[in-house]
Amino acid sequence: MSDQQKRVALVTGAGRGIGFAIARRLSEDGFAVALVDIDEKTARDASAAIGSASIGIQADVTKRDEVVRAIDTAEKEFGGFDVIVNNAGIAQVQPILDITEEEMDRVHAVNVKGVLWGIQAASEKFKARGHGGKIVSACSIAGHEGFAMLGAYCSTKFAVRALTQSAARELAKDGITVNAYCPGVVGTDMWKEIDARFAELTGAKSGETFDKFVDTIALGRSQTPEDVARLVSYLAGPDSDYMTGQSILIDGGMVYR
Ligand SMILES: NC(=O)C1=CN([C@@H]2O[C@H](COP(=O)(O)OP(=O)(O)OC[C@H]3O[C@@H](n4cnc5c(N)ncnc54)[C@H](O)[C@@H]3O)[C@@H](O)[C@H]2O)C=CC1
Ligand SMILES: CC(=O)C(C)=O
Repeated sequence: MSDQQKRVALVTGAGRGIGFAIARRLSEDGFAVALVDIDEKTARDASAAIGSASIGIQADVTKRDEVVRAIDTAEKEFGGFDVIVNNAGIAQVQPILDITEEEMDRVHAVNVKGVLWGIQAASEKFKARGHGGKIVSACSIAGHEGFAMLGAYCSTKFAVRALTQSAARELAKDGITVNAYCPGVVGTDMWKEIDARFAELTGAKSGETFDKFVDTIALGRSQTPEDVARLVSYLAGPDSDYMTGQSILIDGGMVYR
């Protein structure tokens, strides 16, 4: 199949961690993949690691026009646009009484507005192309349960569930499905940052907070980015065609809803 005939997926925050694993898995599934990251070199290096039928694009998901530009670039490069994965996100660890307006705005700008701009820009493109499409966004266990010290972050992930449900209801008539994946404890750079911040705030030893969270997982191990990518492969592919508005927990048995 030539690059022009492949289905096209765009993944945000794809320079590393879960986003990179998703981009690699979608490439293995036969998609041409656009890897978007705020850091240009990271995006380009990640694309080079995937190889042919991929492109690295610098864009900041907090800026609607940059998300639109990234989608336009992917469509121009590959001649189509079928799936967006709104994966980019940042963590925020702070006691609830100490969260500042600036910190609240920063984490909501990436984790909530970034998802909203992705939903809007992708839907406009799907409608203009006259076919449906799939929108898949990063939620979390933190979108199903409020964790201590993670109040601002959890509020963003609850918001992603709300956006997913509302968008699913509004966009179904256009053949667009909207779902989200909710990982548990994935050993990425994000968790290194969370663990270090807990250590700073509580005096916990390095690795202690991560281990405490992992101790509550029924399957007894932390998650790999590839564990998450397998679910996203399903949500981005035809087997999930009759599913919309769902935020699916994939956490090894940690949070039960
Ligand atoms: N690591 C974990 O245990 C969990 C992660 N998640 C969610 O999964 C998603 C990915 O997480 P990780 O891979 O662990 O994070 P990570 O921090 O390892 O990677 C995030 C990537 O997003 C990029 N990024 C950050 N801000 C951006 C922006 N404004 N525009 C474009 N790109 C931006 C970063 O440069 C980085 O490459 C996030 O939405 C996170 O909230 C959800 C549950 C658990
Ligand atoms: C990173 C994350 O989503 C947590 C701690 O639930």
